[in-house]
Amino acid sequence: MRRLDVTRERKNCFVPTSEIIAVEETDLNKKQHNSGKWQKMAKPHAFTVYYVKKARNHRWWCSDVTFWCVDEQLCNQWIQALKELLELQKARPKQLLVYINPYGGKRQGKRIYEQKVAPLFSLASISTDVFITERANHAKDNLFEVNINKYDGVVCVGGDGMFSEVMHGLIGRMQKDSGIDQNNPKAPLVQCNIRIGIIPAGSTDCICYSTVGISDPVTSALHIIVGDSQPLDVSSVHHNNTFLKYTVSLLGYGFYGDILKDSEKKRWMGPMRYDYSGFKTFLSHHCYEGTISFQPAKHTLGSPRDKDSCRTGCHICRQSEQQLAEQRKKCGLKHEEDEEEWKVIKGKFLAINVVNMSCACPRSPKGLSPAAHLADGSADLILVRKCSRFDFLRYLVRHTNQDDQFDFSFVDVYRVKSFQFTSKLLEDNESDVTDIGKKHFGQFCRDHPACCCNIANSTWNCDGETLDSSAIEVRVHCQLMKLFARGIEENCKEASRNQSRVEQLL
Ligand SMILES: CCCCCCCCCCCCC/C=C/[C@@H](O)[C@H](COP(=O)(O)O)NC(=O)CCCCCCCCCCCCCCC
Ligand SMILES: Nc1ncnc2c1ncn2[C@@H]1O[C@H](COP(=O)(O)OP(=O)(O)O)[C@@H](O)[C@H]1O
Ligand SMILES: [Ca+2]
Repeated sequence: MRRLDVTRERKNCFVPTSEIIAVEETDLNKKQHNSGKWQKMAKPHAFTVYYVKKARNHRWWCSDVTFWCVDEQLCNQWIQALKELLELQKARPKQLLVYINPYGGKRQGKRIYEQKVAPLFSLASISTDVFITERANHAKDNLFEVNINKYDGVVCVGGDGMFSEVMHGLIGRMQKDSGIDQNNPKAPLVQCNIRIGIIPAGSTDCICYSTVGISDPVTSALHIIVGDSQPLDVSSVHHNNTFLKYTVSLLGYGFYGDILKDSEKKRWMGPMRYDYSGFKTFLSHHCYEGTISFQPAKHTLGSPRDKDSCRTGCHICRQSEQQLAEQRKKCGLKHEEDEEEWKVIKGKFLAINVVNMSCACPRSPKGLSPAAHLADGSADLILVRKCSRFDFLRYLVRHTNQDDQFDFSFVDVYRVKSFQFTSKLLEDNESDVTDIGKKHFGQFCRDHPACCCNIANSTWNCDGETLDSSAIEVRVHCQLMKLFARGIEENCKEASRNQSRVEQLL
């Protein structure tokens, strides 16, 4: 950490209170005061302000500046005044419940938490109850038992799968406590006000990356400490009036479902398993036939082809928040009966992706749908129809560069508020065909009659967990939960440049 000797270098440091992490009396035995006039001073006093320093690419780190003073009383007054200012930051958590998955990603969760995160929480006077999981669903089950009201937030250390577990625990607990039946796909779910913080230690970490702009444990810990809040849409997935799962990032059938299914057998490979299974799945080039029905999201202003992405303070998400508040005033918790039209598409698909957020991650910095919004009450439905391997590769490569991945004749994208899918196999067996799917027939697959469609079903990849049901019903719940994040900040480079300029000028 850098020490800024303010007076000696005739520099001041400008730090907004909201970005101060802690203020502490400086231990002069540890700090050297061998500079300038402080050296001559018999008994100097000092206090240190720890604050958020914004670096490039949305990275935050903890910096500090020490203020030296001749007068002990004056020094204490400063410490007192600054601590009082920090007390006014009411959104900051004081007590957190932490779940660590020791086996996520490269199996570094415990080390990451102990070495990088715990010291920051302790510096910020945050008390924690830490729980290291011993099996899958341990955290979820535990969340149904703990005295949740004791905590200002829940932190999960792991990947998207671990986040999903904690989210299921919290949302499930909330519905149970309010007597809401999760099996009813039309049930209006109760919002979850306890924020979740994600310390990335998984394989993809897409939820963290898409909501913070980087997968970095220190940056995420600092967003938790300053008490950031980012609402998040959550989609519920049902089959035949049975609740299956919630999803916030990717719900994918075909390509991403097959990758996940194959990669589960290769967990020992760590995050590399996705590249291995990705390559294998790419070569197998399976497509799947089925019927998709969806209700377009007419309430939101944006479109998936927008050039602008969702950023901190996004006006489109704010507008959805206002609509949600008005709707609540009008109907209470009751859902507005929605008779809006359903669109139906039948075809053969290499991938069917429903994404609630951009799904940006280190592998694909702009994600599967770069203009998707975190909290607008809609999801983007991406349909990749049967095409050649070469075309599919061209499509995949565009996830890694600046070119438009929707600008292909075999790719369609829609912004939706609900969605249903039934595989051809299931339709043929005449079980569980969605009535809507039966009634309307919109577009048909444009591919050639000679077909190499896989006769078996694919699996759904639901935030990194497999779902075996090939007939599902999905509904977006606007801003059902909140994260300790603020979305991706605009002009991040500019912000950090300005901050250091201020430091130099004053
Ligand atoms: C030619 C290179 C193409 C690269 C294409 C990269 C697209 C990446 C999009 C990633 C979207 C991720 C959505 C998030 C999913 C996660 O929720 C979920 C769970 O995460 P967790 O393990 O942390 O718990 N992760 C996943 O399902 C993993 C998705 C796998 C993405 C890797 C895809 C690699 C594809 C490689 C194709 C290679 C073709 C090469 C041909 C010569
Ligand atoms: N102690 C544990 N042992 C085995 N599995 C666990 C444990 N704790 C959590 N899990 C499960 O591991 C899965 C993957 O975890 P995650 O942290 O997302 O890692 P990754 O990103 O590598 O997939 C999650 O579905 C979670 O339920
Ligand atoms: Ca959304």
